[in-house]
Amino acid sequence: MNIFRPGLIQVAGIRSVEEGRMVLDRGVHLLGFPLRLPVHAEDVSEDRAREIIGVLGPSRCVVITYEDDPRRLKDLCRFLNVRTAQVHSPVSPDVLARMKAGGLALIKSYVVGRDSLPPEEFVRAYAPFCDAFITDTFDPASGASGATGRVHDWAVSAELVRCSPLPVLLAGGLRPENVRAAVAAVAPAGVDVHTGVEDASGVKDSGLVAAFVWEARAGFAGLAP
Ligand SMILES: O=C(O)c1ccccc1N[C@@H]1O[C@H](COP(=O)(O)O)[C@@H](O)[C@H]1O
Repeated sequence: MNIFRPGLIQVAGIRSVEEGRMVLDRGVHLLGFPLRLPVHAEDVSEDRAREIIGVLGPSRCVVITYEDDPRRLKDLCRFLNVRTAQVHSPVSPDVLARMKAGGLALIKSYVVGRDSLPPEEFVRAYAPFCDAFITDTFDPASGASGATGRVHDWAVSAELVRCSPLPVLLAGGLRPENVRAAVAAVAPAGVDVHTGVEDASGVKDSGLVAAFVWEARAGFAGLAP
């Protein structure tokens, strides 16, 4: 099954089985589990993530990580029983190739404001060694390149979409209020959100998730076939 289907919606930062079920029931396709993060505290431990994934089923779960060692990434995915990893670290194409050789499906991030290669060169260098790209936002104040709650210049993401032979997901500061416009501006294959569907205590809000899915779908429906 190709999990990178057009109109893909991913929600990151799942903290419990109940939260994961609620998010899937609202029409989300993939659940992201951010682990091994130098900047953020993790939402759950690796043991807890493994338990949640074990109940929800690994086929809809993605590990999101700054892990930059191919062997350790493979071991982490084996421990969690997932086969898709979102690689958020600024690894070289050679390292990504070694990660890919481990048999994983890989989503490589292009972090606007952090990654210095222009989109076209980035795509040329990395596309042979991954299955999809995701664009996200760098926050220079915290050093975070994910879960920042901040948008970036969507023109950069749109450029990456134009030159990529692979599906591109858009992330960074998406919310129910802006995801339709973001999809129209960038024409990505999918969208990904973390903080934009949470309440003030960091728990996923079912109303916000439902509104996000509704608005994202409206955005995808408006794209040219
Ligand atoms: O989700 C995280 O915690 C995370 C941590 C470190 C790197 C990437 C991470 N996830 C990605 O960040 C986006 C966007 O977050 P937000 O919507 O701006 O809050 C999220 O969807 C993940 O793909």
